[in-house]
Amino acid sequence: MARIGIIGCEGAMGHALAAVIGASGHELAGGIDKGGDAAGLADASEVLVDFSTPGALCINLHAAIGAGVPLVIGTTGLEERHHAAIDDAARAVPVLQTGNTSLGVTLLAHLVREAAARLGPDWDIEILEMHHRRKVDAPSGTALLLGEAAAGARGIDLASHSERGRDGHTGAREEGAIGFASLRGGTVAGEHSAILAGEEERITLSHSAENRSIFARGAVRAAEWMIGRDPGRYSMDQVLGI
Ligand SMILES: NC(=O)C1=CN([C@@H]2O[C@H](COP(=O)(O)OP(=O)(O)OC[C@H]3O[C@@H](n4cnc5c(N)ncnc54)[C@H](OP(=O)(O)O)[C@@H]3O)[C@@H](O)[C@H]2O)C=CC1
Ligand SMILES: O=C(O)C1=N[C@H](C(=O)O)C[C@H](O)C1
Repeated sequence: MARIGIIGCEGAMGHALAAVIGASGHELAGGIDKGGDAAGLADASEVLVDFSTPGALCINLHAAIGAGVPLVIGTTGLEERHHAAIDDAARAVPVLQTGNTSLGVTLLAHLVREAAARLGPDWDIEILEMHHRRKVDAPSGTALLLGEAAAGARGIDLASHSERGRDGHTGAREEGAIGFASLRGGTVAGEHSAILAGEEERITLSHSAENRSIFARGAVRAAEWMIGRDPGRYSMDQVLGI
């Protein structure tokens, strides 16, 4: 049984997480939202899980380090500076950051990597995502995770090969680019497709989240797995053993 603290506890993911913690026999150590005492929550927890906002990241990392507890970060919309802060913190405590905690997307990233590696750069890669109307970041963390998988397989840097937010007279597509498109509306929990488009044929690798419990279950699995680990930066691949 793990004592799990939730950062972003009154949010959609916070509620989904609390339900899974309750159903899985773990203990809810407590939860905070904006203005909450992250250090106090960390002291009361064996592991912290963060589904909140990028602006809270540094406080959360400090709290985890202060209490010497692992931190699972599901928050998306992170920038380079956030990743640098995570790398620093991972020297002191175990940290896992992922744009998607589900088993399905973790496996999908492997399939995208495999397809991108086997098909040459004349196969264009586009990543399409759709989420609920409340989502504030784009492209989604998952879309970026899939983009990183494709870029890694092709030995290219994602940031300098991304085509995002096309509008107007964009010119033709750059060879080797990875394109992103984001749709927002309704209550969609998460739809992602990686489309590999070649000459007269096309492969689409897709994942559909039917509800948030898949993310919550993955996050709880990660939280359990992180307790007792050495400091370092960990991935969902390691948690799930895939
Ligand atoms: N990695 C994954 O698998 C998944 C990641 N996500 C990501 O998780 C994040 C949260 O998503 P969701 O639950 O839908 O969003 P919500 O907006 O529903 O919830 C966010 C919560 O975070 C709280 N919050 C805001 N600022 C702070 C702060 N400074 N410190 C602590 N808590 C704070 C909010 O509280 P208040 O209302 O008081 O501001 C709110 O309760 C997003 O980045 C989303 O993309 C979502 C699903 C899966
Ligand atoms: O905000 C969400 O809801 C989700 N966010 C994550 C993302 O940005 O990819 C994961 C999931 O798709 C739901």
